[in-house]
Amino acid sequence: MIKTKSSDDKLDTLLSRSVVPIIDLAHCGIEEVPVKSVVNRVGHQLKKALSEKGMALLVNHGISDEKLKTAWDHLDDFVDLPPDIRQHYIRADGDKHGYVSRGQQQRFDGKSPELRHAFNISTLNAQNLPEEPLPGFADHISTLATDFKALASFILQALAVSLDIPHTFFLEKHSHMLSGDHDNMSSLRMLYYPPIVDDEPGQNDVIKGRCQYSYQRCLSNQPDFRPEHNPRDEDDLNEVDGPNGQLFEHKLGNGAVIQCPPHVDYGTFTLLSQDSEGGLEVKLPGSEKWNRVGHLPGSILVNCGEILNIWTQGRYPALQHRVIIPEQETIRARGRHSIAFFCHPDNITTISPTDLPNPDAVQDKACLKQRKKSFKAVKERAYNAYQLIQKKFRDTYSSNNHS
Ligand SMILES: O=C(O)CCC(=O)C(=O)O
Ligand SMILES: [Fe+2]
Repeated sequence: MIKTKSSDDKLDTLLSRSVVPIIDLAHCGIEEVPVKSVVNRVGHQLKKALSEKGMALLVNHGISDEKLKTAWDHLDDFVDLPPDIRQHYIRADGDKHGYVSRGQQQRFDGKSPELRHAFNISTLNAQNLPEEPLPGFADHISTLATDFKALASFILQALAVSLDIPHTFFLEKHSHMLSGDHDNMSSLRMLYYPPIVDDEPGQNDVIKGRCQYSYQRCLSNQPDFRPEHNPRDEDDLNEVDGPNGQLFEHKLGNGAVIQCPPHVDYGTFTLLSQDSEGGLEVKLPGSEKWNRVGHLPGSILVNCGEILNIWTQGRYPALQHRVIIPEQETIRARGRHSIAFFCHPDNITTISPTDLPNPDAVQDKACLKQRKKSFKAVKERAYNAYQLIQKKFRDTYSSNNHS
């Protein structure tokens, strides 16, 4: 695991290039009772990071890099199973738990099919995990989900510190994480984005139904905070029809492909680990420019979701993000892996911007006016967490708007 207080100048220079603030959890992120002084320190660091950038990179969080990579190996093995076996684990309609195959559902733009494979865990008591064809899968993924739940609990406590409210405020509102979608919509999602290969110039198909990528995965252990290679002009964005008009991608003028369209996450926050391919890009609050997050081996990104944005009346803005597959063929020919833990409040929790004291707004009248306006809709009708996410799905998938 990487040390942030390194005397290594080269490493320090690399880390200083990160657009994302880096926060050291001192190895107690998944402890049942984390050291209070660490929670307090992280809370204060989160306050600055989340209010200014909407995100932070967590290091020394307690989930080993090896554990994350092993989960990706399991996912590789799963996607490599014959389709008729994978079929047994497909997510049921109206359920969050289970496998979502490529093309099975719509992307966040509400009009194009998913290009990635996803395996969602929304309960720690899952019966339907592919243990039989893949011994070790269920055990590993359940342990990993438990770790992510513990890390989310740590962040929930630090968040309370950051907002100067009782430590248990958020914990109590998230007490059913991973007990199943009927109680809480939190989930661990393992993601695999298959390689993209241009068969013929001009033709931009997504191919490779089979996975032949495990050994092609880039396993670089070097931090990588290169700025993006080419300025990406959004005017160049166009849509390209795939074979039979079925799959299509969004392609940028420079040849890079948008694998996961721009969106904000719906919940309280998301914990995200991506492999060394990078690919994640974010818009910092108040900016229209896409920034490459880059890669810090072993780190986990925390980014604010819509519910935290509502709760904090915009003090912790939900982060706009997307996934880009770069134009370089050598990178595009490899698959990309990520793991996201979506932290949601319990379904019956009413989400109201008036739940939290908002000292800044009281002092700043202009700001208060603006916030009142933007949160008027939510105030007029207090939704619970379940209703909010359903409303979000409806808005996204009926109007074809990006979230
Ligand atoms: O794969 C990633 O890195 C990000 C995925 C994501 O943003 C999402 O599924 O909401
Ligand atoms: Fe996301």
